[in-house]
Amino acid sequence: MQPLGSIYIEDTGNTDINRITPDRKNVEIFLKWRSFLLNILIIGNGQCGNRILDSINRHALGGGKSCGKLARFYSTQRFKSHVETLALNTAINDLKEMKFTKAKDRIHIEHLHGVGANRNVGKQVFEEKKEIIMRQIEDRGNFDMAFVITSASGGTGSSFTPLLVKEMKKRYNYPVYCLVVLPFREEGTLYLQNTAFSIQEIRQNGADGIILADNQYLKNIGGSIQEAYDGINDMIAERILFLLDALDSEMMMVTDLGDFQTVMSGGAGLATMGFFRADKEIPIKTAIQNSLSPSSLLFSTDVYEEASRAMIVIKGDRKYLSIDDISTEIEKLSGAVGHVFKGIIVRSGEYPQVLSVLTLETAREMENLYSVAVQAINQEKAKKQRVEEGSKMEKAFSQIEGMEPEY
Ligand SMILES: Nc1nc2c(ncn2[C@@H]2O[C@H](COP(=O)(O)OP(=O)(O)OP(=O)(O)O)[C@@H](O)[C@H]2O)c(=O)[nH]1
Repeated sequence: MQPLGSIYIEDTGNTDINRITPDRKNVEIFLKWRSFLLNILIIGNGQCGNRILDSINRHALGGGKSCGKLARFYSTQRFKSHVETLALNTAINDLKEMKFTKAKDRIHIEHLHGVGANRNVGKQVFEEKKEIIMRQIEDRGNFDMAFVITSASGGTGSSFTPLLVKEMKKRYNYPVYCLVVLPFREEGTLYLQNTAFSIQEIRQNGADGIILADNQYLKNIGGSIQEAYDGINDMIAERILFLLDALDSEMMMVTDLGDFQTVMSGGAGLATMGFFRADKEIPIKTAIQNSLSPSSLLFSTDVYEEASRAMIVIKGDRKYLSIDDISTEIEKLSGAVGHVFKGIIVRSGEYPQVLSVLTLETAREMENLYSVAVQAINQEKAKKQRVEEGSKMEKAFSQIEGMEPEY
């Protein structure tokens, strides 16, 4: 039960602020209730960010893959918290592609059809359109925290995100977390160099933490590239929604926004998430271990070696949640990691689900990526120099200057 003055609301896990019609009679209750809930802003930048945001909205509309395209018109979102979503893109077609995000939340920042992976152009567009963008955020009210989702490697999202973070941190005092998607390593030198610079800038510009999801690591999902993208996007959406649900739930053992902030402020400012949903009764110890295993994490890391702080949230029917077993497993993790926050949400009739949020002290895979990115930057530099010196071609062209064809 959630206290609301003298009123109590059953915490069934389906409580949905958006389903309450704030007519005159209910408006006071509505506002009071809302003041108890977290206010969360989720922004998706660029194509990758837009698609992940759309997946979050699809899940929030109750949808598996079969969730109808018209759901956004007649359904209300099942966010427990008060969540606002915002998609920003320079490419209008990417915004049109979104099926589950309302039109008012899809904002076209006009510039041709994208910035073609050029971060300098992206930064210039952001600076020119900064006030339009910030007004969109301003209009949505005040928040307890924000997530900004982007790929690290494209042009629009990777250049908008660091500047947006800087602006948000300057104007608001809530934490801003970025969820950053790393590219497939074979996507080319421009994407690699964009990744290296954008992550560095997001850190420098004051993000309160960067949650990493790595396409390269997750590509084993298989199928076509579109199926792989959809699978990765769903994995990310599932984890974000579970986290939001957990932060706004009545718990038997509590983890709250403060704990999340403490976890995210640990380590090197980088984090990742794991998730495991049991589809049958399995020991809770196994469910926790599975949430930390390579197949559940969004980024390649050995959590026992590289993690710095952790938060483990467990949800399920009381009969599956042996406190002794949970404590033994958490102690094993905290022995290696240091501090582990744990939260337990009791939901009758549900098999165990476990979310892990881990900040990283070191990240071998990021070190590897930066080495490859340095090679890519040098390769691009050498190519540019060759073109500049490549006055050979210029010389060849200049030989016919002032001449006319003779027939
Ligand atoms: N996981 C995932 N990655 C994606 C998706 N779409 C694109 N990417 C990755 O995102 C990177 C390209 O970034 P985009 O988000 O497409 O680029 P953008 O920010 O729109 O920038 P421009 O198109 O250059 O203006 C590549 O590494 C892609 O593999 C997606 O739906 N899911």
